[in-house]
Amino acid sequence: MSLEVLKQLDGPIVLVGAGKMGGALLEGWLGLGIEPARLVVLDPNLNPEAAKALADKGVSANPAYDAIPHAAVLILAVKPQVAPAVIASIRGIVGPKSVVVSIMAGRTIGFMQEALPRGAAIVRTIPNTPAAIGKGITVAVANAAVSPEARAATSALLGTVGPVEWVESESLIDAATAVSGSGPAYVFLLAEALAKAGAAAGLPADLADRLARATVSGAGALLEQSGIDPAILRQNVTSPGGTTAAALAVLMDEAKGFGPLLTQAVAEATHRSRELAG
Ligand SMILES: NC(=O)C1=CN([C@@H]2O[C@H](COP(=O)(O)OP(=O)(O)OC[C@H]3O[C@@H](n4cnc5c(N)ncnc54)[C@H](OP(=O)(O)O)[C@@H]3O)[C@@H](O)[C@H]2O)C=CC1
Ligand SMILES: O=C(O)[C@@H]1CCC=N1
Repeated sequence: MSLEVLKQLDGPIVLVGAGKMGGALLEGWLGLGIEPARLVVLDPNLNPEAAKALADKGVSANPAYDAIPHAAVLILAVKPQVAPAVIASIRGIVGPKSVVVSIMAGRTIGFMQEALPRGAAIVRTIPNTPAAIGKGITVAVANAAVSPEARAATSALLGTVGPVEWVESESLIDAATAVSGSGPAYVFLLAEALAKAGAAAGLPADLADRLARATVSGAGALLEQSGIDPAILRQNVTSPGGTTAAALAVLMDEAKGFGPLLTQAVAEATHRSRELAG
């Protein structure tokens, strides 16, 4: 269904910035059936091999700006700090029917309305890197200029790499950035820390790495596939008076455990997202 919507778009899908997040979206799109010929990638950092690999697939990589027709969808995937200069350079690709989809942390719809042509349709989103394997999740908010068709195109494009959660209030995006945008890093840190803790408990380091990796990915897959509440899945591991209960007494400490630590971390990330508004 979503690929059908994308086939009917009038104009290219232009990705501005193919770094870690833009690259993850691109990987997901190409892996999940978006026609390469619909895609234009703009990124001065693309090395010649990457540009050639994209060209071999049929993606237009770094064409001259004035050769690019008005985008159907233009995705802004550059760092928030360079947004003013980058938006100034791509204004000519934004036409009356384009929808501009920002994935930049912090940068507000108000900022983008000032920088883009008057009346531009803008969607502010926050995706995450599991999009590279079609397991992302995106939170999105639209400005008043976004038509139902533009919203459908955005949903279709981002929906190829995971669910899209539309919200009405832009202020929710900062907290969503802190939870799902940055969240994969917290999970990877858990894998790193678990491996180090295993080595400290006497396991050979390479075995500890394999155990931690398989445990984090296996638990994630179980959470996804079972649909069971995470608290129940946790209880299913926890035998009364057993080893897990001994560990959870530390991790669930009301003052120093995961709960207060993550609450503090998410609050700090939310605050930083607001600062990045500029
Ligand atoms: N990484 C993540 O998990 C997530 C990131 N985001 C957001 O995505 C955006 C990109 O982040 P991330 O991918 O991590 O950062 P990266 O630095 O990896 O990617 C940004 C890319 O944009 C390139 N770039 C710089 N200037 C231009 C330009 N004028 N035109 C086109 N491309 C340009 C950069 O090149 P160069 O390196 O040469 O500057 C780089 O390749 C940020 O705004 C971030 O907040 C959102 C959700 C998750
Ligand atoms: O760290 C960042 O600022 C970006 C936004 C969410 C994930 N990475």
